[in-house]
Amino acid sequence: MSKFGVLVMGPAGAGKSTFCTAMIQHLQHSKRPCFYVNLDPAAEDFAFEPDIDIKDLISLEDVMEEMSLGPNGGLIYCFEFLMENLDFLTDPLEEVTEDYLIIFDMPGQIELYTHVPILPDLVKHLMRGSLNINMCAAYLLESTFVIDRPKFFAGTLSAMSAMLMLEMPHVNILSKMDLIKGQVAKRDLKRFLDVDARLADEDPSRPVPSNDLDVLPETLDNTDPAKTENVMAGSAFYQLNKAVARLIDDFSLVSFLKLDAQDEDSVNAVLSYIDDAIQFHEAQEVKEPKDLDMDPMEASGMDD
Ligand SMILES: Nc1nc2c(ncn2[C@@H]2O[C@H](COP(=O)(O)OP(=O)(O)OP(=O)(O)O)[C@@H](O)[C@H]2O)c(=O)[nH]1
Ligand SMILES: [Mg+2]
Repeated sequence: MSKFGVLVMGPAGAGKSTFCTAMIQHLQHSKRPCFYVNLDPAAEDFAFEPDIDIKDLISLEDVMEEMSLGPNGGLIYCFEFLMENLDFLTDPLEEVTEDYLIIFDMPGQIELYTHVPILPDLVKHLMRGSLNINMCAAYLLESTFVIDRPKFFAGTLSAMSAMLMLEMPHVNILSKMDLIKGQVAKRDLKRFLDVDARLADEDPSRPVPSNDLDVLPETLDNTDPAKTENVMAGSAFYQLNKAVARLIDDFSLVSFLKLDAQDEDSVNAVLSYIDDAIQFHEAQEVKEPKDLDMDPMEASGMDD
């Protein structure tokens, strides 16, 4: 028997938990069961009570206090502890049947998705171990990033890094679309959804610097806001963004879906992509006639 799940990831405040809540609401309206797993050891308020909450195993607050760690080091410690106590996840998930969508709500610390190998190990355990969950990653990036193109390309690079690291079906999502409504022309938005590297050359908010040598790296002085700002507008920064955009273009891997979590149609559209990526409906269709113990002609309504 297969199980089905989605790992909701992305930077801090990208709208992950809001998207999880919107998905749960939509699944309930569609009479589909779901199983909500909170893996953020710092999360406090939930619109829906999680079926599994990592805080019942370990809380970030306790770790920070007892181990004298900061929030990022504390989070890594919590995940290492989870990896040593995987039964905490495995035992309840064993009971989940294939008609459920298992929703994993992840924390926003970006290091978890880039260079620490914990998440690939966790994903392997969920997908390839006895649980055998068909999983898809949903990586959220806030849509307001499209207003600031270097920020957009940096965010896209982080999504790509997660895609390459996790080696699982992946859906990238521009969240909070309501916030940029009317601010970006439809034609321009299309070029962000199917990432077009030429956007880095045509940034209206940052004119192309005339002198290639106008800002050298040694001028970077984090203590002086004026100088930092200068670097962010200079030719070195421009060239860096172009190189990042080219890298993203070369991979031809990254495209985004639009999401407005307040709009159920939008949530439904994103969920359809997730269902396709994990082949959820195929498994349900195969199951139905057998499980209903019905004559196939009767089940298809062709017996009269
Ligand atoms: N306007 C708008 N605001 C949103 C949307 N989704 C989330 N937000 C807001 O963005 C903020 C962060 O949302 P969360 O869902 O907590 O984000 P998160 O990614 O889970 O945050 P962390 O778990 O702290 O990393 C909250 O104030 C939400 O109300 C959206 O679609 N539109
Ligand atoms: Mg959250």
